[in-house]
Amino acid sequence: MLKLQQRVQGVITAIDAHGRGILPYGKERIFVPAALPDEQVEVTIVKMIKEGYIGAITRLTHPSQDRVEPPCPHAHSCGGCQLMHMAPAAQLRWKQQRIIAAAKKEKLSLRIHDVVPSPAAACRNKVIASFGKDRNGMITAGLYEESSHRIVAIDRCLLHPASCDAIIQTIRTLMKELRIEPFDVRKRQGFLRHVQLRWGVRSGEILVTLVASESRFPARKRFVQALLQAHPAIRSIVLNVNRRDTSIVLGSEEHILYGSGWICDELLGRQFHISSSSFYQINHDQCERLYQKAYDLLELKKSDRLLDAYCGIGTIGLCAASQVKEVIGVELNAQAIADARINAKRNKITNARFICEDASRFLLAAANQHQRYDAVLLDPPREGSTPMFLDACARLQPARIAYISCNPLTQLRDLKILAQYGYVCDELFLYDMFPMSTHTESVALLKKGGQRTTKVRRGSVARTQKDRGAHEKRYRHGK
Ligand SMILES: C[S@@+](CC[C@H](N)C(=O)[O-])C[C@H]1O[C@@H](n2cnc3c(N)ncnc32)[C@H](O)[C@@H]1O
Repeated sequence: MLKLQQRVQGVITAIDAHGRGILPYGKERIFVPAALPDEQVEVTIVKMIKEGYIGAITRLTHPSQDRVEPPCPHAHSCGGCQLMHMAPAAQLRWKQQRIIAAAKKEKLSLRIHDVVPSPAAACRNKVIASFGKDRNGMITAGLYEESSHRIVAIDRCLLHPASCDAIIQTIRTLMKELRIEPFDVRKRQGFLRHVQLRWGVRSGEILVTLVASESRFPARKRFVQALLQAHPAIRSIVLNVNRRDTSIVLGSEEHILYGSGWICDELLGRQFHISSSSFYQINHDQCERLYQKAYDLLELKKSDRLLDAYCGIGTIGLCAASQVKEVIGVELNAQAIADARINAKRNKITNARFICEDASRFLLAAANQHQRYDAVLLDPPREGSTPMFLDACARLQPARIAYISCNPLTQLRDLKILAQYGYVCDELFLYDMFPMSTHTESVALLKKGGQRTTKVRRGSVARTQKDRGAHEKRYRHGK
């Protein structure tokens, strides 16, 4: 057993899912932030965790050829860019290798293509900053350190344009002038928890969402006036109230302080109306490439009825609407569905319908009613889809399914289930949507063609509400 402050030497063998180097020590494992495979290091044990230990590099005897000087001074403290010390080409190779290894583990025989690099490094169109106070009582703005409530003060983040940082710094100054207290998570006191900024890459419009612990905002008028004066590109300011004791950023109550409560942006030649709580892909230019790849794979036809499952504000379906007969979008977030309906009108698209419902329930009902879909495009959240969705999707028998994912590991799990229903997938295409982080976006095409590889009983999923809940829960926890 290792002790705190003990020094250990060795060679890093791999990188884990959080981007930390793994240093084996007997039967134990030491996780070393900012260490790369094959590097010879000396580390000091700084923390004990469930899976082993955290070690901090005290000496780097043999640096990797892939090591680079991170362009950001906060790279090792803020936790947002786990791979910034790795050369961009090596990041892409690592992402691909990780997914190849996961596919092997799932015993899936797939061609996993090289990762398509992001067109730009400063690519994010959404920023979330948190506020706190330093030891001297000065207000700080930045990101939470990984797995902690400590704020790493950041005045410039290289992942988004400098104009976003300038807005955050103005807010910090205004807080001091107008005596607006940052929210203290431990004491559960104070007003401002976070600020979310969204900017339209094509439109240049900015939406500021102030996430506060209560709706009473005495300095509101002066704050709004001063912020708008300093940053005329701000199109709207929203007050979001989050009273919960949670790490989830946004609450469900919103008040518009200025403007319309949304911004507009252009994607693949269509105009999109985006509210503060609706999902919108974070890397605009890479998103266009990803969507285009999904459409190319699906080979859409004028006679197709297309299901856009987990549709958000309708971007995927609406950009494909002119190529098909009809688009049906389904999504759980009511605000996103409201945006999707507005987006259809805004783009004069009359062959698209949007339904606010859980995608799995919607599909189960569609399968029970023997509805017809020629193509399904699903883009679920990180946890992936559900057995109920996949079972119902197979019963609907679409000729083609395109599966977009921000977590290829859960996607591979779902591809394996779909293979059991006879849906064959030969290739996985990877896109670097989040450079410098450990995350990858992917898209796969599945076609009806194979034999069912296991016996799947129709209706074996979702017998009763209770069974269904238990089944979905087990599945989500990988059991
Ligand atoms: C990765 S986003 C994709 C959104 C959209 N396809 C896009 O590209 O902008 C996943 C979406 O799934 C929605 N979602 C999460 N759980 C859901 C569920 N059970 N049923 C339907 N939609 C859900 C989220 O609100 C989010 O909009």
